[in-house]
Amino acid sequence: MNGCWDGPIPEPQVRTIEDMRDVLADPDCTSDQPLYFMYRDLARSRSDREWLRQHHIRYDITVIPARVLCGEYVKTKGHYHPRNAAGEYYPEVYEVLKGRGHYLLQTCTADDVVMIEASIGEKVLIPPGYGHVTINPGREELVMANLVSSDFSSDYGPYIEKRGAAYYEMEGGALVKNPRYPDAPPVRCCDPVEVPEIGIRRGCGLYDLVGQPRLVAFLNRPEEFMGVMAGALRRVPQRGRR
Ligand SMILES: O=P(O)(O)OC[C@H]1O[C@H](O)[C@H](O)[C@@H](O)[C@@H]1O
Repeated sequence: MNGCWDGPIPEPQVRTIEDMRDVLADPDCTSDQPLYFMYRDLARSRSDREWLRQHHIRYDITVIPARVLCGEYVKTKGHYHPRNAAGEYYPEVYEVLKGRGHYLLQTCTADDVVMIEASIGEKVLIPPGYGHVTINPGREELVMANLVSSDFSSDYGPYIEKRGAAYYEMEGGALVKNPRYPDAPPVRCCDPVEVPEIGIRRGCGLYDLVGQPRLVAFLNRPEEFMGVMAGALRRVPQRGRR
């Protein structure tokens, strides 16, 4: 968290290898170290907390130390979001605060599997209907923030049933297909894209959206922003690419 957050720091929720066993490439892997730390529901001030509460939004930071677990890069457990009252799936947005992350997204039928690499300052939109896993493929700790609706609980069931996402990322970067998804297509690589209409742009941190109801409305009313979010999963030609 050092240098990534200057507000009050609550006790984190911690994921251990026991919490993750069901989704690992090697479910027999052992580790006595915590795998990642989730600092949920952060606010810099009392008034920010009240604003976030009133707008049904959570700002979290997750810290994922670099680790390789029996050949597989350390990652989050993976989950889907449910639909809201209007029938649209809740989206989410991430920002890399330190290190480098691989965001592995997939539809619930896994007929589209997308990998987005993001570095410090870049943001990744998880569009409605995509489940997601974050992988730390580096040698450095990954610290990322997210903004998400506080009105739902994540659904881990499909990832647990299929023992993880459609692909496992192994040390060195090889993507190994999970045999429980025989029909999944090859991974499609996309870039972090800017979506200024919903505050996703360079130079604007996610926390800067606190106090800007228009820019965060998509988190609870995604049905009004489907057109805006439609271009989020694509390859950016030429210069924007690393
Ligand atoms: O819930 P997991 O799959 O373990 O993933 C970890 C992250 O997921 C969500 O996006 C939460 O909003 C974060 O607070 C959490 O750190």
